[in-house]
Amino acid sequence: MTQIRKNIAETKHWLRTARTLTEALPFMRRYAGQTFVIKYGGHAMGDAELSNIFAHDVVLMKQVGINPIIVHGGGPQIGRMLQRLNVETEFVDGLRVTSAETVDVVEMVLAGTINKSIVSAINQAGGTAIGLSGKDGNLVQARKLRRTKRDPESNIEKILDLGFVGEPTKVNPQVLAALEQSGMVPVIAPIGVGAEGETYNINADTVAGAVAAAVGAARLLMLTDVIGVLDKSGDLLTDLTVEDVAKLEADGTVSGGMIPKLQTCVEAVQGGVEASVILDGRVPHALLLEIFTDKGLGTLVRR
Ligand SMILES: Nc1ncnc2c1ncn2[C@@H]1O[C@H](COP(=O)(O)OP(=O)(O)O)[C@@H](O)[C@H]1O
Ligand SMILES: CC(=O)N[C@@H](CCC(=O)OP(=O)(O)O)C(=O)O
Repeated sequence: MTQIRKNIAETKHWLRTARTLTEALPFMRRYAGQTFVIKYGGHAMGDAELSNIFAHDVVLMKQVGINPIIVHGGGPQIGRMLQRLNVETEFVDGLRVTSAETVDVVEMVLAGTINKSIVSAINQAGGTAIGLSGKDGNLVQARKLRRTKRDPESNIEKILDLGFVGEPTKVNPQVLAALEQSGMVPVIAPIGVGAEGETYNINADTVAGAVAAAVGAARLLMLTDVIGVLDKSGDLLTDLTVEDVAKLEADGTVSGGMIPKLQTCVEAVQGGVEASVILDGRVPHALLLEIFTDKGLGTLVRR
């Protein structure tokens, strides 16, 4: 809590000082023409003021010549809708087991309400956003996720059936290139389309990583609800290599949702993305602070 208060205070100060533009200008020049994929989720998405600030920051990025692509989540919102509809939901290894009934609700919430509210916020902030799901223009082609788990008692590898949970097989960057050329900001819901046209529910971090690799993004920025990756004493780790990440996983420093998040970061940099960053979406203007300051904000992962 102390660290986030400190970060918020520093951001407010940074935005008010005369050195803001002097510090930001070299970064604006450096990143002009480059693509930044932003995974948008967590608290940053649920809070009206933070959502508004996020939309303005995206528009500013676009205005200075960066090409932002947004991939959004919405797990908590899906959960609330399923509850209203009295549909039970269960997670295995952080992934929602998705029945045929559930996938309809997932698509409705992600590609409907959430996607359109982000599009609307960016347009209100002065940009031109276009909402897409992975079905539009065959953007995210997918297949049923193949996952196995070793049963600790019998030591037998079991196939997990998570229903309509998908994994990306191919991302079609043409759609995104066309939007970039027209000055538009793509906002992508993490829904994939199967070979038979079936709908897949895909973890939003996974889609963001796949999109970042497919477009050769300069950065994959993952907004979340922690200040970044913490070491065993709870201090922020600002820079990590792929080897460092493997060590942190092996010695148990990272656990839970941070494991797949870091895996996505690693896969993105191994897939050609220059660097992935996990940063605190609760900090107003987290994007600007990360992109346009020497210090950055969260944890940067590089090859
Ligand atoms: N070493 C670590 N540093 C930071 N967070 C960690 C670490 N190990 C585990 N975590 C957990 O990972 C969570 C982030 O993953 P997740 O909740 O899946 O994020 P999101 O919902 O934004 O996708 C943190 O809230 C924290 O509880
Ligand atoms: C398969 C799977 O679990 N899909 C996620 C998709 C949304 C998501 O990833 O949202 P967050 O980024 O907010 O967690 C789900 O159904 O919740």
